[in-house]
Amino acid sequence: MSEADQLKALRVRIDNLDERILELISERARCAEEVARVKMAVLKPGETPVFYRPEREAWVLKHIMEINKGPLGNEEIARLFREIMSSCLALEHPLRVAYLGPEGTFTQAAALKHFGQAVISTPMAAIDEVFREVVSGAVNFGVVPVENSTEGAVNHTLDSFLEHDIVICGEVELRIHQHLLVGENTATDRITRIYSHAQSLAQCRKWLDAHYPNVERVAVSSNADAARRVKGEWNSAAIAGDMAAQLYGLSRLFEKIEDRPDNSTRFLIIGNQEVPPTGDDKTSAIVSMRNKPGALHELLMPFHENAIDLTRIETRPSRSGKWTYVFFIDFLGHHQDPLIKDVLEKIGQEAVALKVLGSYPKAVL
Ligand SMILES: C=C(O[C@@H]1C=C(C(=O)O)C=C[C@H]1O)C(=O)O
Repeated sequence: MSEADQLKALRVRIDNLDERILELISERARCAEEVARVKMAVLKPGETPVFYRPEREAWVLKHIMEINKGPLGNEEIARLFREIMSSCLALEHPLRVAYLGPEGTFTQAAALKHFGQAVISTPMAAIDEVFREVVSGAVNFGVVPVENSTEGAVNHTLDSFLEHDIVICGEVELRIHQHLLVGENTATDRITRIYSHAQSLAQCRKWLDAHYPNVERVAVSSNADAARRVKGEWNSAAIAGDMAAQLYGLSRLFEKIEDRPDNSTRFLIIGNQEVPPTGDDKTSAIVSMRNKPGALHELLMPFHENAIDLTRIETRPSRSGKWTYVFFIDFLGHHQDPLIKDVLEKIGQEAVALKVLGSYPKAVL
């Protein structure tokens, strides 16, 4: 068979497969509509339906990854299913999600990675505003950064948990690639100023010291804001990610300039809805201990004794007394698991205050 005939035959096969895929996706979407009807039918007066089920979505993605035989990799296949679910959920009820904006930030990328493209996403100017939108019920969920593997905690986010009553419903991790971006009119050999968010400047500190030691580094409110500024200036560049580059039509003068190749940021999904256990969960809590010797030891012991994996501990000023602190802790398990319940009870006896911020499925993607 000639090359042309082979390609023709293969394309006919692909067309047939696409038609079958379309049929199956449509059938799946009709099932999701049916699920919505069932959820509505069992509502008692005054109850609001829960359309979005993160624990179920986590299971679907994990299951697909477990049975995937290739040739597409697990991440690739999960991304496709992520989008199918996102569209199915939007048929039931479109989700409204607020994120730390403006458009083009890594937080927006994290929101889309977690919820898929079919959500209605709204940028907010500050982390605190994301919290307030969720508390007021103006949106279903919020997405905020909480820690970066190079630069550590995002303190604004931790402090916001002290001020708002909110539930953590999920987490999402994003590999952060920073690029040096320039516009069409940038004189690339005469750059005198580089804009970026302080976190991003810090993530590229060594690279900047080596390549642009004498150039002014200007910290602005977001990477997207940095990219926007470069549009109007011939002598400046921005450090930002792909989304900001696309949004403002900038090109990459240098790619992946972050100092650490594994540079990642973890984001939290905040909402008003408790998430049931999946068997592979994480819990976040705030604990404030008495100001006495051995207080931290008392907090850590129950985890050690029960072999519970404490994945993170962060200290912040308590804001209710000088030199008093609260601990933000993350650990594996769900607060409804009997073992975790016991541990929390033990800690509660020693602590001045203990608040579980939420238990949620470990990031799948
Ligand atoms: C279909 C459901 O509703 C939503 C859509 C899902 C899907 O498309 O698979 C999964 C969970 C929910 O977020 C459900 O609850 O099963």
